[in-house]
Amino acid sequence: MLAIDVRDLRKQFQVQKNREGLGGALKDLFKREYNDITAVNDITFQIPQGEICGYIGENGAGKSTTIKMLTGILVPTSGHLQVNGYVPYKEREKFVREIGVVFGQRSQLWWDIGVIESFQLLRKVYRVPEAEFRVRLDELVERLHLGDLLNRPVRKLSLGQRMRCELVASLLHNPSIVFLDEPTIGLDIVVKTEIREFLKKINREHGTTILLTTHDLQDIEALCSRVIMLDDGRIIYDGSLEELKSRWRKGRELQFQFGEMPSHDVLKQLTEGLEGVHWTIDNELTATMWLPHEVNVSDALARVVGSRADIRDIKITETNTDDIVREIYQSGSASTEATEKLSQSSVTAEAVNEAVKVPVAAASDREKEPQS
Ligand SMILES: Nc1ncnc2c1ncn2[C@@H]1O[C@H](COP(=O)(O)OP(=O)(O)OP(=O)(O)O)[C@@H](O)[C@H]1O
Repeated sequence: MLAIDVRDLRKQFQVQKNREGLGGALKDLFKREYNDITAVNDITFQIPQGEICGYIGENGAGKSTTIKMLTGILVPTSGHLQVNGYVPYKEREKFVREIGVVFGQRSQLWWDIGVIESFQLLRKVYRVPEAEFRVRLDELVERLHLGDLLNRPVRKLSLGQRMRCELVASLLHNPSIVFLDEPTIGLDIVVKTEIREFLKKINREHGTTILLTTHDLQDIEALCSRVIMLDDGRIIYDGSLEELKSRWRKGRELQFQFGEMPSHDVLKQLTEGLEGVHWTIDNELTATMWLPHEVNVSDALARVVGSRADIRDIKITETNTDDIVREIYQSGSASTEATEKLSQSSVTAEAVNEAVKVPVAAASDREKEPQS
């Protein structure tokens, strides 16, 4: 059975138009006019059990709306949707016991009571037997180092501490699917890394399926075997991040700083036979080799290092994922190649040598099933 099965899923919102001025306001009172906004526009994707999938897109692309439909908070306008075999908005009671949700910008914990009391309340909501709850809680508390925090009220926790508690809250009932909507937003790199490692382990050990929305592409690089990219409510890419990068990047640059500069002709001779490689002289001591992706960096590098040229420093300029993704967002399509964007990473010469609660929290968003 698929963890998530989405076909031609659409969500439209009706937004009231506000006419200008007092006259407009009076007209609005008697005759309201609406605009239709298509937040999710006939998307189709399937996620098998145990996969970690990144769901990315610019602000307003439709990510949260999709997650809200997948978790049963919003009712789709049209299309087919099944999560763990359930239609989320129809079979909420049973369904929510199998999913965990973290909305990075919204808490599912009770603000004024101790963390452990929130967990106990969730245990009752999810109907987890006490003994099972204890075992699971102990494991999660140890992994996320929450021991000292359990008796503190949530409002007294830092963002990083609260986010670790949110993760525990979403996993207390051992859900088979977890939806994470920007779980690392605003966190420092230490907490981000800790959360990424934790999610990897949970996925590996329990086979938990994870759908993750984030603006931090390092979350995607660290965790996701697959990425779905959304633009204006439509899927513009569905595949691996590696494939996306290799499809969009064109080449790399190796910048050499020499103690004594070889001539342009000597440099050209060094890389003779490596197709597509060419040199530019940057200044009296620096030259840059450009090489297409088909050429192996170590082959090209070995030619120069092996020449006994007096190399003082080397910089490898790699295609940067953020640049690639930004460019795709700007063009609105992942199917055409972009102009190569590069950002620099420096390498020294030496180195070269070497929830049920969620619907409660989001009650204001929840929709009623449409009446037929
Ligand atoms: N309840 C709503 N009523 C009307 N329009 C909405 C509603 N919720 C979302 N939208 C609109 O739907 C579109 C998609 O919004 P959504 O929140 O899903 O985007 P997102 O990709 O999650 O963005 P972000 O990265 O900023 O969180 C936006 O144009 C937004 O204004």
